[in-house]
Amino acid sequence: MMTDNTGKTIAVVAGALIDADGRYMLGSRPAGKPYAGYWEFPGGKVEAGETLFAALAREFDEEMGVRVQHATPWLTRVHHYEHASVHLTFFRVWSWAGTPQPHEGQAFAWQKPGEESVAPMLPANGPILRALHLPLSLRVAADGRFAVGEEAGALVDLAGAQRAGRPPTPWAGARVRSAAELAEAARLGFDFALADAVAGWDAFDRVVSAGWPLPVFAAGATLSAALEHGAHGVLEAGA
Ligand SMILES: Nc1nc2c([nH]c(=O)n2[C@@H]2O[C@H](COP(=O)(O)OP(=O)(O)OP(=O)(O)O)[C@@H](O)[C@H]2O)c(=O)[nH]1
Ligand SMILES: [Mg+2]
Repeated sequence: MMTDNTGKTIAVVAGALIDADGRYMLGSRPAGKPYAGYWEFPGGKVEAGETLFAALAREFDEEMGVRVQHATPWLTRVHHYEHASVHLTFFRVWSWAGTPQPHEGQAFAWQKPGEESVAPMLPANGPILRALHLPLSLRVAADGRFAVGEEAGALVDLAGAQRAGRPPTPWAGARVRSAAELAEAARLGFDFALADAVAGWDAFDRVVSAGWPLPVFAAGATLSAALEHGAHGVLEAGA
C-alpha cells in the first residue's frame, strides 16, 4: 500500500450536510492545499485519540463554524493520492447549528444529486456522489426490480452474481449476509448491498464491521434505526 512520507495511511473524516430538500453541500479546497480548487465534502484528518465523530465535529467547527448535532456514518473508502494514502469515512449530517462560513477562504455550493453544477470533484469521491442518488427508502418489487429516478435497477442474490456477474441495469444491488459478501459485492461492481437476511442489529453491525465500501440498506427496520447503524436507508417491499 502506498503511504505518506511518514509511512502511514491517514485517517480522514468528511461529511455531507443534507438539507430538507435532499440537497447536499460541497466546499472548494483552499489555495495552498493539495488539489486546491477541487470540490469536496468538508472535513479533514483525524487527530490522535479522537473518535471519528469528534473529528468530524471539530473539522466542521474549524473550517466553517458549523456545529454538528446529528450525523450518521455512511461510507468508507481508501484512496491513494500522490501526496498520501487516505482512509476516508464519510458521514451524512442531518442537523446542525450555524450557517457555513468560509474560515479558510473556500466556496460552498448546495448540490442536487445527479445535477451537480460545480467541478472538478476530488478523485476519490465519485462513488460517494453516486450513492447520493439512492433514496433513503428504496421500493423494490417482488421480482427484484426497482427504479432510481428514470433509471432501472435490479436486486439479486450475491450467489447468482458470482456465476453470472453484476446485472447490466444502470443500478444493481446484491443481497449480502456477511462482511465477506459485502466486500465481494463491492468487487463485482454493485452499487449497493442489502443486508436483509441478517437477524438483528448485532448481525447487521458485523456485516459492516470493516466499513461500508458500498451503501448498505437494511430491511424490516425503521429509517432512524437504520441510519444510526450506518445503513444508507431501508428497503420498502413493493407490490
Ligand atoms: N475533507 C475532505 N478530504 C477528502 C475528501 N475526499 C478525499 O479524497 N479527501 C482527501 O482527504 C485528505 C485530507 O483532507 P484535508 O486536506 O481536508 O485535511 P485537513 O482539513 O485536516 O487539512 P490540513 O492538513 O491542511 O489541516 C486529502 O488528501 C483529501 O484529498 C473529501 O470529500 N473531503
Ligand atoms: Mg479539510
